[in-house]
Amino acid sequence: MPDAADDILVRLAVARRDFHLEVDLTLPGQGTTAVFGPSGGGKSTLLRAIAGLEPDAEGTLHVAGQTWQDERERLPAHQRATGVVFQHTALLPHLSVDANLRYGWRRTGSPAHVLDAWIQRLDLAPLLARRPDTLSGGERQRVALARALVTQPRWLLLDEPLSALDANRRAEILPYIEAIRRDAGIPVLYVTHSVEEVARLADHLVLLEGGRVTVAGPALDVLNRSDLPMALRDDAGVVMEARVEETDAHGLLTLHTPAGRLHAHGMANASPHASRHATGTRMRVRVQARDVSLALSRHEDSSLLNVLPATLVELAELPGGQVQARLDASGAPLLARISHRSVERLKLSPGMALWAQVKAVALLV
Ligand SMILES: Nc1ncnc2c1ncn2[C@@H]1O[C@H](COP(=O)(O)OP(=O)(O)OP(=O)(O)O)[C@@H](O)[C@H]1O
Repeated sequence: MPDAADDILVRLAVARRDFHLEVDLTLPGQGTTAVFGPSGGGKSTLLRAIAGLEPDAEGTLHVAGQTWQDERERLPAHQRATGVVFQHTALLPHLSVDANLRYGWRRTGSPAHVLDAWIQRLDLAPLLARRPDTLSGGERQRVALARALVTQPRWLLLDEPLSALDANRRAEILPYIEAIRRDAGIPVLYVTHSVEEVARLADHLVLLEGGRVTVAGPALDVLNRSDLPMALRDDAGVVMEARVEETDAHGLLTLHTPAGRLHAHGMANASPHASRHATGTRMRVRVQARDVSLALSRHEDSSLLNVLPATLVELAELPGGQVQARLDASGAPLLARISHRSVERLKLSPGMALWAQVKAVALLV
């Protein structure tokens, strides 16, 4: 747990004609805090208020032992040591990648090794001479991330940095964001509407709806709660910490998880960060409820590689004739989404011992 002295205090309000943001949060001064919630909930407004980009924001903001805002003073955006990356971050179009990076870096006076380190970590060396309009969307975002980081910010603020990218590009850039989370040594605020990104990146999670925080806490605890609207979404699931035990020649990973041993397929990824599948690597694995089926006995004659013993805890009716089964798999929570007919056919009831089955190809890590 972070030292309380590092904590970030965010007590901010923004009043617009049709929308009021009112947030009172104490956030850990390290790791990634994801801000998640429905469209229009105020996620971007909160990030902008923190960055000093909402002129009407009132309240108090204490970051890394500094007061950025209180009733007496309000630092302008350029005096708040933030690195900000938006969905569409504007790079200076007439400058090369190298000159774009040096532009902000020079003004903050941060040392040359910081610039070099981020160029290397984000694999930007081959792009340095290029102009922004010749870059792909993913490359542009990598440059935007580096440009924010070379200024040595005290807080990295990312506003849906991947949402303009297609799934392949997102998969390519996510390992870089994981590396930033690991190596930057500063807190990251990550605004997103993607459960996938929250599951992969967040240490802490804030749910924001209608301008109010509905839940805040450790990411895995919040993600695995069954009483939140997230648990009813089509992509509901659980997230587990996992460790790679081995990888076979076909890219099938064996993962050690609290629910038992799981096999999963590593996403084809040509980036140098493919080493995230190396033996011993820790990662999160997300098991979606719709990828889990239930059986009364263990089938040895099926293609299913993942068969976990589990106890049925609860059955919840969902709209559309589906049922969500909450399971306990060796102490770890698991969800299965099945049809009502299956509940009747298998005569499922809480307390039953079952086998939870998950296709390995459904688990992309
Ligand atoms: N510049 C603005 N002027 C007036 N209203 C605004 C402005 N920007 C946002 N809003 C409104 O403030 C509310 C919160 O918007 P905000 O962009 O913070 O939500 P969000 O949670 O980030 O949504 P999304 O996920 O769609 O990006 C919305 O009702 C939005 O229409």
